[in-house]
Amino acid sequence: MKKWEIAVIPGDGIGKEVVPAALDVLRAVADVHGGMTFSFTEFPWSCDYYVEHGKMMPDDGLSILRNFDAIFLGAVGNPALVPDHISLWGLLLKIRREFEQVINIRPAKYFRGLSSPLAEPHEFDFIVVRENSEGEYSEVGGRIHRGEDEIAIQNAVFTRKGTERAMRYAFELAQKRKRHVTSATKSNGIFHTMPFWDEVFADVKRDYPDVATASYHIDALAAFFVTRPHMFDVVVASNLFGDILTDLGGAIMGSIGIAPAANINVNGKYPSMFEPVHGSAPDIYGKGIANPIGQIWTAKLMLDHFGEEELGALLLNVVEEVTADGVKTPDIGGTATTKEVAAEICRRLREHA
Ligand SMILES: NC(=O)c1ccc[n+]([C@@H]2O[C@H](COP(=O)([O-])OP(=O)(O)OC[C@H]3O[C@@H](n4cnc5c(N)ncnc54)[C@H](O)[C@@H]3O)[C@@H](O)[C@H]2O)c1
Ligand SMILES: O=C(O)C[C@@H](O)C(=O)O
Ligand SMILES: [K+]
Ligand SMILES: [Mn+2]
Repeated sequence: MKKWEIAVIPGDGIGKEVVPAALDVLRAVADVHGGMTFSFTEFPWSCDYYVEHGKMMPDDGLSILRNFDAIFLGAVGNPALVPDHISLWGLLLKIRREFEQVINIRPAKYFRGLSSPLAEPHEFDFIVVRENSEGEYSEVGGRIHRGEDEIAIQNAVFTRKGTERAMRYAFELAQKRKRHVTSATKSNGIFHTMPFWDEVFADVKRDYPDVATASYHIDALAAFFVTRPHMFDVVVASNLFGDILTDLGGAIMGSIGIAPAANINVNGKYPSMFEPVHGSAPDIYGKGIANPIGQIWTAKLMLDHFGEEELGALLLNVVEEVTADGVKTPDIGGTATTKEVAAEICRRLREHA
C-alpha cells in the first residue's frame, strides 16, 4: 500500500472551508485506487496563528514541512488581522522561495457545465507557466523619508537562470501539448528587465524548433485572453504578469473559485505545494458557499505530480460531470453549498471503486 504524507495548511478564510472538502475528495480518490492512502497532517499556520504567536509559522516550520511528500494549502490572508504583505511573505511566499518552488503551473480551460462570461468562449485550454521565485516580487528596495518627500523603491530581479528555467519548462510542457508557447512581455515600457526577458526568450526558443512561438505585450495579451483565449497553449510569464493573467484565466472559465495552481520544486530537493489560485475571500467566508473546485482541481494536479495521471483525469472528469449536472455553488450560478458539491463528487467517484 503506497502512503503519501501530505502537510495540510488550510490557512485563512475560505481556505478553512475548501481544504476539508478537498481532503474528503482525496480520501474518495484513494478508495477508488485501492492501493494508495493519504496521511494528512494539519498545521494551523495562518493570520490567527500570527495574532497568537507574532509570526505566521513557527521558526522550525520549514524543517517540519520538508519531510512531507507535498504541501496542500488553501489560502493565506486576513487583512483585518494582519497586513497582506506580512501574511503572504511570512508563509506562502516563504515556502515558495525557501523550497525553491520556482515554477507555478496554472491551467485554465473551457469547463463543462459552466457559463463563461465570454460571449464566444470556444474550447480554450491553456496553461500559464508563472515564474515563481523572483521578478517583480522582491524584497529589494526600501522607503525613506516621510510625508511630502517620501520615496518608495521596489526593484524587480530577473536572473538569466530563473528566466531561462521558466521558459524551458514552458517549452517542454508545450512539446507534450499543442507545441505553442506565448511569451508575456512589456519590453516597450519596462526598460531593462523586459528587453532582457525577450532576449532570453529568443535564445531559448532556438533550442525548440518544433515549438511555435508568439510574444505579446502584457496589456494586449490580457485583452486576447478575453477576445481569443482559444489561440493559447502554453503562456510563460513573469511572477506578477502570471499572477494577474491567472485570475483572468479563472474569470473566463466562469469563476476564479475553480482555478488551480501547482508550485513546483523542479530540483527534487523539497516538496512541491498545491493550492488554488484564489485567496481567502473574506467577503464570503463563513457562509459555506465557497466553490471547492479550485481546491479539488489542485488535488488533481497533486495526483499528476505523484504520477497518478489516470486518477487525476478521472477526478477532473467527475468534477466536470457534477458541474454539468448543476450541482454548483452560487459563484457559478448554483445553489449548492461547499459541502454538497464535495459530497456529490465523492459519491460519484466511489461509483468507480
Ligand atoms: N494564494 C493565496 O493564498 C492568495 C491568493 C490571492 C489572494 N490572497 C489573499 O486573500 C485575501 C483576499 O484577497 P482578494 O479578495 O484580492 O482575492 P480572493 O481570491 O480571495 O477573492 C476575490 C473574489 O473572488 C471570490 N472568490 C475567490 N475564491 C472563491 C471561491 N472558491 N468560491 C467563490 N468565490 C470565490 C471572492 O469572494 C472575491 O469576491 C487577501 O488577504 C489576499 O492577500 C491569497
Ligand atoms: O502570488 C501572489 O501574489 C499571491 C496570490 O495572489 C497568488 O496568486 O498566489
Ligand atoms: K491560494
Ligand atoms: Mn494571485
